Amino acid sequence: MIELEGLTKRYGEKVAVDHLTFSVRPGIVTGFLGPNGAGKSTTMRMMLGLDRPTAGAVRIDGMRYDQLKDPLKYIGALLDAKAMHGGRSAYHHLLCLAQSNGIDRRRVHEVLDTVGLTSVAKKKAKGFSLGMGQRLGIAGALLGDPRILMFDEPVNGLDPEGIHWIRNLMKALAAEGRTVFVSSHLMSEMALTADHLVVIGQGRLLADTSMADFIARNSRSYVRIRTPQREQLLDALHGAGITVVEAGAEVLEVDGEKSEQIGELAARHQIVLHELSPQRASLEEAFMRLTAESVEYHAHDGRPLGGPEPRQAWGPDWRKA
Ligand SMILES: Nc1ncnc2c1ncn2[C@@H]1O[C@H](COP(=O)(O)OP(=O)(O)OP(=O)(O)O)[C@@H](O)[C@H]1O
Repeated sequence: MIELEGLTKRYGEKVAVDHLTFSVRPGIVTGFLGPNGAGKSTTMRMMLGLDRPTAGAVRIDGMRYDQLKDPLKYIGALLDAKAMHGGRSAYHHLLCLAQSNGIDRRRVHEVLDTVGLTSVAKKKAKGFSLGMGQRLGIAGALLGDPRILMFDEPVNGLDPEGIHWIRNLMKALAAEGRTVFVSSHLMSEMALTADHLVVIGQGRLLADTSMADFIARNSRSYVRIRTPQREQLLDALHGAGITVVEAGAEVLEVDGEKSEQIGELAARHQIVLHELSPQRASLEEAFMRLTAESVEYHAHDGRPLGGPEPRQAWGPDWRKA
């Protein structure tokens, strides 16, 4: 269990982490989500005692990191896979870590096997691909057989096979009852891995919720419609008491699962439809809506990069709008 209480980090004027309070529970994968610059890495560094908080505290199983005896046996972390001595072989890198942390050298062979690097254990780490480096970093995190694991953007730059492997590994570690905390800036990635979500923006807590809840609240279903007879269709929909949203130059949207009703209505009024498709809003869109206010680096039009189009709602009074 990891507990954060009012955790805050300032760099001069910049508040990188702003009064974060939440807990990371064992037995599940907790996703730590936020746009670039949200403060995820800074938070994780403070959790590991690598940065000193300006205010607040982190407790690892009830203790501060510097109170842990043999910390690698409590908490293992992958922060920056490239931060290792490239001149050493994978085996020696892990052996040094094991020896300086009172860990049996037998574990080195075990973790090399777990991450699938046994056949290249004697090769120098500087010749490793990104994926192999990532696996070696994970081997280091697993070395002390810790109950708590932390991964900062572990799938960044990996090929599909590597991504699949990391997802399964995280789920397996959680299924063993461990606490697994993983950061990402991709909602789609978290949707496949995490059971619980902690979302931050500009250092502040935006959501602390189960993944199932987040999906239930945010995956809006709607119908996308394109027609060359826009005004007739708006009148017909209005007449049937259906609220329409204009989502683009020629695109209309109606909330809910009403495609059959709309198709029949259009047929009755002899309105031509070029598209009538049921849709489900992506979780990525929901995440972007949630963090839109706190995205630090915006695209040229003032919207967050890839952010949702501004939308205009059309109710019964759409003509007066
Ligand atoms: N040593 C530092 N000195 C000054 N500002 C810093 C320092 N470290 C981080 N920051 C700032 O704090 C904020 C949070 O950075 P952090 O790296 O924690 O975000 P992040 O969520 O991990 O982002 P990313 O997804 O891009 O890695 C950023 O605005 C960053 O510029």
